[in-house]
Amino acid sequence: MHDPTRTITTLRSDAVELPDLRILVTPQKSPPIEATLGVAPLVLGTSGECDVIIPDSRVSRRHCQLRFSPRGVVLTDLGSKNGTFINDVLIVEGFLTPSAVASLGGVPLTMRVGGAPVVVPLSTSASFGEALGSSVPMRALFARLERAAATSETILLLGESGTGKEVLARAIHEASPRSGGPFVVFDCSAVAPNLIEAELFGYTKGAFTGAQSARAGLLEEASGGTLFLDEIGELPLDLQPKLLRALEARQVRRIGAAAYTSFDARVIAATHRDLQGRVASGSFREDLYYRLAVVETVVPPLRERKEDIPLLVERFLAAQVPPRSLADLPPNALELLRGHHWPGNVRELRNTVARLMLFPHLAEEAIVKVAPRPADMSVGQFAALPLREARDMVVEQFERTYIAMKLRESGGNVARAAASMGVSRQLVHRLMERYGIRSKG
Ligand SMILES: Nc1ncnc2c1ncn2[C@@H]1O[C@H](COP(=O)(O)OP(=O)(O)OP(=O)(O)O)[C@@H](O)[C@H]1O
Repeated sequence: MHDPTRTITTLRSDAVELPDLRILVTPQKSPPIEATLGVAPLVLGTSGECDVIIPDSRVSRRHCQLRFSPRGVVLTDLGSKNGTFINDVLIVEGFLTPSAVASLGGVPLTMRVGGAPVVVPLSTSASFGEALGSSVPMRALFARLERAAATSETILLLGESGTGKEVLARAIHEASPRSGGPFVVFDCSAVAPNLIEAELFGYTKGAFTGAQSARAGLLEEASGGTLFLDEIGELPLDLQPKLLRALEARQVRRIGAAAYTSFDARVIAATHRDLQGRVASGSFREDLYYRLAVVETVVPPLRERKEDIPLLVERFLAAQVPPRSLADLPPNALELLRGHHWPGNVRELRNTVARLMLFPHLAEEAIVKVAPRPADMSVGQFAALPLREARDMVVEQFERTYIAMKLRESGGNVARAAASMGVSRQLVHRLMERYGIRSKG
């Protein structure tokens, strides 16, 4: 018999048992909101990015977070304006029980334990391919992807930029029966919209000006292997039915061709966008969404799995030249790293670790404040970094300056700047977001 008041989780090496926990939030002027707490934490607030969106002016944008812990359900205030309370006591963090009433700045939140506990399988490993993660949400994700890898099903990876979607897509490919075939990456936001069709579907000789010889598209090129379609949310609306048709019939028609050609690629798609929101607003086709989301997984942001930080930092330190270890970090560095919000997720962590090694005396600046820029560094100074990190730093610096310059040239008009760079507007927006550049237009 399960105890309906029990909110603790039972962790085994290959599974976690979670109580079936329902949350009820009652805003003043809109209907009550119900949500289920699963293996990933729930962020509650008014912002559209929250897991539970509460339309009530007393609630902050990101008000609080609820998560399971082995000892019970933890409610954490996220720096809200009007405070988070458990039984009228203002809290920063506390355990919430089914008999307690929480309040989000005056909006009541209660919790109820439903039916039988839910068993979520966990990977017994803290890695999946190159992807590392010892936290429960990551091990649950690895278990799901390990199972999905064995099939040829389409997989949709959702998650913020830098959470590791591409690393995971590669890991799925490596763990699949297709690992001997090619792994082809296509970023739908990196190519001007009018060129995407030719890239994906190919063309015949003379199909358009400049098509001097026939070329297979990426769907054909990835045959026997995997095609990773990054930023699928940016796929132009007019190409969406074509991709759907190709995925369903397993055939493509090259631009200019009369006949269809068969292909055998597994597709993994990813986006940092709210794809269901795009379906609701009509900018993404529902039928394509369901075709892609046969297996849908959300890669949690790093701030929701800070227990992974030491493992990741250790890996990034070991990749330095010469290899470093946690002992080489400045004394308070791990603590500072754990305290950071990580809007750029694991990518930001990797780059921060590289900066820490270059500027160890500036730990605080490297992590919390604006990081030192390698603008005036000579190539020799980069010798302390592995190629990938050194290259990323230079590219980052270049992209920042280049985009700012292009936006200045276009008077802040993103569409015009994108056209002059030969990339999509979405890519420019994404890079502006990544580097915190604002358009004045
Ligand atoms: N779980 C992980 N383990 C180890 N390294 C990781 C992990 N997740 C991300 N990384 C590192 O962060 C970098 C960025 O990850 P990746 O490109 O896969 O993110 P993404 O979610 O595809 O980002 P974007 O949406 O911006 O394309 C990787 O090159 C890798 O070094």
